[in-house]
Amino acid sequence: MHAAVIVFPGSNCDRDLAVAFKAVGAKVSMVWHKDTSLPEGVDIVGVPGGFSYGDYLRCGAIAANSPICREVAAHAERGGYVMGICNGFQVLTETGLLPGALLRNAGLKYICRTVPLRVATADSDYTSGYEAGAMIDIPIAHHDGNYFADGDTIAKLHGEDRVAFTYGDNPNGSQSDIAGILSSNRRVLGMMPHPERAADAGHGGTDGAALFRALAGALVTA
Ligand SMILES: NC(=O)CC[C@H](N)C(=O)O
Repeated sequence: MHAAVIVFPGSNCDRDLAVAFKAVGAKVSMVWHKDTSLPEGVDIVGVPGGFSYGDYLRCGAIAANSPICREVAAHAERGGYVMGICNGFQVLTETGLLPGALLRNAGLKYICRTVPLRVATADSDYTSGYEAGAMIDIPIAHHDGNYFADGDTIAKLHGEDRVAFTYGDNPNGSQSDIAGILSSNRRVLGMMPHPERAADAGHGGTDGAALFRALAGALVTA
């Protein structure tokens, strides 16, 4: 598996994501937001967490208009894998690669703690390492994690089994307790919780590791 991790000014989870990819044997290329192409042979693009462009305008809005995001969209349109975590999920909704928007948390406060998540579907190359319905503990750290979409979109996400994760104890007001969603071809994942922060025993929890192992199993390249 060859992973590209996009780095924006203000990203702060880019190296954590690279470490999680490397831990499952991936080759990792760090890609600067001003680059206009992805490295040859990239299987998956990781859009990391953080505060791209200082969260100015709206979280992820400026990053979504950076030169590399045109390439990320083209990669997704070719059927490539793209995974956005936290600020990365915000970027993917801003690019239109995933539906909906991440609004200010219902309690208006930044929340930084480990929360219970339910694996809503095991039918994706991200979630196939879990049992559907399994409860896992994954950290969150955001102030704009309140997932919103219109009723038709929410119904479609459920109807197409595209809700990847839901909160066990909704911390931010997200509709339908949604913590992560998949694209219609199931290759683009956006999620607010941080699996890369629960991928090593030193993190205090390893429930995120199965996501990276599943991906590595699916994306075996020469
Ligand atoms: N950890 C993150 O990626 C945070 C995302 C964004 N800056 C927010 O606070 O909502």
